[in-house]
Amino acid sequence: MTTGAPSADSLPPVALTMGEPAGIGPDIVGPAFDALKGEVPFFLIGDPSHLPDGVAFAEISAPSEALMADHLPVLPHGFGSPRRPGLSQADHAQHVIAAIERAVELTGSGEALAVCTNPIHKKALKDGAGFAFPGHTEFLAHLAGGAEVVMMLACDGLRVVPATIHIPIAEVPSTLTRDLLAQVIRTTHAALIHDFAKPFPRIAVAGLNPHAGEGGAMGYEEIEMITPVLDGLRAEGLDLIGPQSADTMFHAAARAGYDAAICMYHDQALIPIKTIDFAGGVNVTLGLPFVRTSPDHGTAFDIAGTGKADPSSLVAALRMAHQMGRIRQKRRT
Ligand SMILES: NC(=O)C1=CN([C@@H]2O[C@H](COP(=O)(O)OP(=O)(O)OC[C@H]3O[C@@H](n4cnc5c(N)ncnc54)[C@H](O)[C@@H]3O)[C@@H](O)[C@H]2O)C=CC1
Ligand SMILES: NCC(=O)COP(=O)(O)O
Repeated sequence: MTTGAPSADSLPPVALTMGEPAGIGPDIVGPAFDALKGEVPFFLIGDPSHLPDGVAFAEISAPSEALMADHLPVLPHGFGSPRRPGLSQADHAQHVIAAIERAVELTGSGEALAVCTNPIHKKALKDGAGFAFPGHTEFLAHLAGGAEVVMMLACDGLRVVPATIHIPIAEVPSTLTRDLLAQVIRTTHAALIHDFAKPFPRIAVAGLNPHAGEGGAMGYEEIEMITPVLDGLRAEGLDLIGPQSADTMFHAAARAGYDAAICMYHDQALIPIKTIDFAGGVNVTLGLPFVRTSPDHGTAFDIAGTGKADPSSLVAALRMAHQMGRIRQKRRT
């Protein structure tokens, strides 16, 4: 353990999970520490032996030690066997899950400010440990006692929210209910006010069908489900636009007209943001009792261990976790 400059404020550090060791998580954590040193204190929960050669790290025994670290602080969690980039190992799955649980515990105890997660490989966790969740989002909701959570992806100038997430496209229409859509919009509205400092949020809502159904000529979900929900929420005072045609709501002028876009399914939301800013996008879970962010990308097995992975999205995710954590702490005091 070496000592360095203390952090700019007295907030606890952010807890960062290693994610899937066979992915690019271990490759990007060292560069992220170098980019954020002195700005965003954080520590990694994972197996130090999985870090690439040349990454300077310091093992810590408590999160508070991360505030003074000169090198990447690691709260060790042994995985029992080496990392094989690009090849997930069944016996690692339980440790990937345990690291996430540990990060959440540390926010509960106040030792960590927020959780930032490196990408997991969903199928590897399902096969290796019977992981019963589609992703972090639903797992974290479970750890938080069944919180009603929402996935948001955010970059400079665009925030998108998929109302349905990791389900087959054929199941989208039946999964989209009035209750679900109203909950997603309400949760997003509250988060824009409290976590993103938008006191009067304006939210755009996409249709499900081409041309938002074109008055029933191309589908009825807009008339039968989406519009009644929006009308009900407008009566409560929410500022909502839509249902809009999804194909015309993401160009620059349209994006300038709202604070967040609610989309009906995963790709409707994620394609625009990953196209506009794949390097800078951040995945943030709304509705949890703690802050959780993540880079927008996945495990990228094809480049794991090659040194080609770009750490920018992780840097942005850590920065956002710290900012949101600070806002929440301020609200509490
Ligand atoms: N938060 C999480 O845990 C997430 C996990 N995933 C999981 O990741 C796995 C792979 O998903 P894919 O759809 O293939 O997406 P992916 O983001 O892992 O990869 C897509 C393409 O982008 C490239 N890429 C990704 N991140 C990069 C970076 N930082 N620098 C340079 N190039 C990068 C990859 O090399 C690949 O060519 C899946 O199991 C998926 O479920 C995907 C998204 C988020
Ligand atoms: N496509 C986004 C993604 O897979 C992130 O999921 P999660 O692990 O944050 O729930």
